[in-house]
Amino acid sequence: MPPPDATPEVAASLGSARTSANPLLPLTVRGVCLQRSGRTLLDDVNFVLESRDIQVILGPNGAGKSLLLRVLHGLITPDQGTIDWGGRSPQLAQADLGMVLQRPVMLRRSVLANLTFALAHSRVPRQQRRQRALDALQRAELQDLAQQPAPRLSGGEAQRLAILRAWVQRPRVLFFDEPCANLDPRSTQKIEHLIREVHASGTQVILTTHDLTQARRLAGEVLFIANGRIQEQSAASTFFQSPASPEAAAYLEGQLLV
Ligand SMILES: Nc1ncnc2c1ncn2[C@@H]1O[C@H](COP(=O)(O)OP(=O)(O)OP(=O)(O)O)[C@@H](O)[C@H]1O
Repeated sequence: MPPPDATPEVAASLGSARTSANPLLPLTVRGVCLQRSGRTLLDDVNFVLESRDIQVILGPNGAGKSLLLRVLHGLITPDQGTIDWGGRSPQLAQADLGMVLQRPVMLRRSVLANLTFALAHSRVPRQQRRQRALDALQRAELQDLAQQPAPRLSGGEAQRLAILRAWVQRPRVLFFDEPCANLDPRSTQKIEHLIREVHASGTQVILTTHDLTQARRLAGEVLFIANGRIQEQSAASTFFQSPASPEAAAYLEGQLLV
């Protein structure tokens, strides 16, 4: 069974455990367009995120979910439009933004050293790093693998370590790009549990998925994207009961979107 939710003290040693308002919210996206090789990949994207709920960007393969995350993070500059994180550009917000990729890249060091390296990067004093890393590993049930080389971890274990590595740096916002792609149900359950803990610690979670069942389990709010356009933004309960856009209705019925 997954461990119980983090106490505030444990969450504080792992992540942000913030109760104050998130200074990066609202996130305001206006008129974002991205073209590559003559194709429009993001097409006049407009939305405002202000809810502290878990935000899920849902849509079919190739809809533009990963590109949108990269634009929000400031890794890609759009051809048109603006992104405003509570008054800051993505570049100015970047130190408070984290990203967990679909296929994490592990440092060729031990599991523990992957975390202490991340803590050093966040300027955590040397004498605190080992204990904070061990606490984090315990939360993700990875403590028995602390001395193992990280590149030897299974896909699910590596993804849990990647989440810890991002979380210990205390981002205000953590993006998850299809974090459970190609993982089995048990690994998915453990990762979703960690994602809920990240969220409970006060870090804003913005996650992409094409998996309706995962969106139903995690989402507080849904942004539905197809063909590079946000078709709909709704509270999850509204979205799954009565989607407003024909594209979302078709997707929920299992129809292929082209
Ligand atoms: N650098 C690029 N140049 C040209 N096309 C690109 C580039 N990067 C992505 N694309 C295309 O943009 C579209 C959207 O890609 P993106 O990776 O954002 O989709 P996605 O919704 O995340 O899909 P998936 O669920 O499969 O990960 C795809 O058709 C992809 O081939």
